[in-house]
Amino acid sequence: MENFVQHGTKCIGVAANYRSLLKVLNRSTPDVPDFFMKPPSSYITEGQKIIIPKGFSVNEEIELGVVIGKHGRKVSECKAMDIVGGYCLALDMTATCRLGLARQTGGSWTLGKGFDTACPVSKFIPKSQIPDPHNVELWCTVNGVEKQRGNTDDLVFNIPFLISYISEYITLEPNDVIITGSPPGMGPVTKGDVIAGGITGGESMKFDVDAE
Ligand SMILES: O=C([O-])CC(=O)C(=O)O
Ligand SMILES: [Mg+2]
Repeated sequence: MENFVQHGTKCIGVAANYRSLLKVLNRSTPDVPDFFMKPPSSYITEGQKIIIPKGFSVNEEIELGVVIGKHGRKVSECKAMDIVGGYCLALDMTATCRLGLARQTGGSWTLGKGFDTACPVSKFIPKSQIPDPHNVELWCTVNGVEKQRGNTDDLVFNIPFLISYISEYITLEPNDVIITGSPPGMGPVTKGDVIAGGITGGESMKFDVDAE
């Protein structure tokens, strides 16, 4: 799991999973979570640049990633934390131009969420460093200016629920990552920007933005 990116496994994202974000979007709380997938080819690690595809508009979203440690199929909520191997920070880079279109037409989120470099991640965070994953404060700055701050105590669907729900339908495998959703404040980034994100008092990461 320390090398989860190199293993090239799937990344499953949860859409609109912060109560504070739903409030900003003026949306009611959903009954079930909504997911999308990012391909393994979208991962980058520190030292690599986020590259905005030609003509795309892209937002940053800071999220807590859950790195799966054990095979899981139809995992109950009470056993869900047993298959968690650790955590990471992730930027769910989102091509708003494509996502807006997908929402209008009912089309797929694949390009909006899955273009190359759309999933910058931190190094692996051992499970022991986050004893309570539902009380983790996340922050994100762009060029040193704070854009996002949120706490995972604000998640609509918590980690055991997400693992149980996803694994009912999709087998979870070691090194898979579930990115748990973004707090509000995300906005467009452009070439030359520097995005930093972290956990208050813990791990942090930094990525330069470039464009095609
Ligand atoms: O980009 C979106 O619309 C949904 C999403 O990933 C999030 O809320 O984290
Ligand atoms: Mg997201």
